[in-house]
Amino acid sequence: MPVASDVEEPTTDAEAAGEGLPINEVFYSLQGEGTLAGVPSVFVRTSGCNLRCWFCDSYHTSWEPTGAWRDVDSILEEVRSHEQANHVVLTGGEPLIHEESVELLERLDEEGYHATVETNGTIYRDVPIDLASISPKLTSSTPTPERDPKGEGEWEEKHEQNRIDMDALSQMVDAYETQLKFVVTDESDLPEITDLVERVREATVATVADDDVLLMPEGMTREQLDGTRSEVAELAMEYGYRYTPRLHVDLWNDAPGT
Ligand SMILES: C[S@@+](CC[C@H](N)C(=O)[O-])C[C@H]1O[C@@H](n2cnc3c(N)ncnc32)[C@H](O)[C@@H]1O
Ligand SMILES: Nc1nc2[nH]cc(C(=O)O)c2c(=O)[nH]1
Ligand code: SF4
Ligand SMILES: [Mg+2]
Repeated sequence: MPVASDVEEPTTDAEAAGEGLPINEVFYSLQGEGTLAGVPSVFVRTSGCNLRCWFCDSYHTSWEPTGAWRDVDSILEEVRSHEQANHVVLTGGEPLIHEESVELLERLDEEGYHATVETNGTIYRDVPIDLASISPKLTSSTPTPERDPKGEGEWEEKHEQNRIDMDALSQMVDAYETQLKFVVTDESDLPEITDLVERVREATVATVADDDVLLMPEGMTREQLDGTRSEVAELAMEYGYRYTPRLHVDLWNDAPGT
């Protein structure tokens, strides 16, 4: 395994040659979120993100991006080594900031894998994706000075400006089978969700059904979810949207590689 490095600094031959992806981790688990929850899947987590949600549960891909540059062949080899799995989840960080994610997704498609991409919906790329698991970011995700896990709100403005790109979002919804998976902190998020869903419906030809809209409780640990999941479940019933658990957190809490 190559030595972990900051993804901003070229350190390996693969990166110097403009090849490969900064990989934070590859692991085998059950899909914990969304319509495929419970499905055995290999997770490929890229490092680096164009946003900075204060609650990001993958701190070492966003606030402190770390990883090792790996070429697509070596990633595929590790994916194949989990012989039971025919589902792959490409996540991050934001996987679609990386050009080489296209190559990885094309190769996965050629090999017959079902590929889910976990994305914040701000970048559209024309690639083979079986399920676009889009998690558009709400106002409540913005790292204000009081909520910034690292500094004093240096990312607030940039995050706020970039968190929604209606063109990218609607292109993605029109191109792929989609779920819109919102992280809900409390009931004050709901008017913004209904408004955004309506705007997506107006901007697309695809049908976005209420059960393509998923409410996911905010929380990286069981303890934090204890404070959000019941309220979010009630909100899903009230609004007619779908609730998604965070099955991996329920099963393994915040253990690494799950
Ligand atoms: C770490 S993100 C990576 C993919 C992409 N950047 C995104 O945000 O969709 C993976 C998923 O975890 C969700 N997530 C991150 N932190 C969370 C938290 N504290 N509670 C609930 N969901 C969270 C994101 O909204 C997203 O659906
Ligand atoms: N088990 C498990 N399921 C997940 N679904 C989406 C995840 C992600 O971080 O994108 C994730 C994750 O980190 N673990
Ligand atoms: S967009 Fe995703 S990876 Fe980026 S900071 Fe937000 S939750 Fe983390
Ligand atoms: Mg996760």
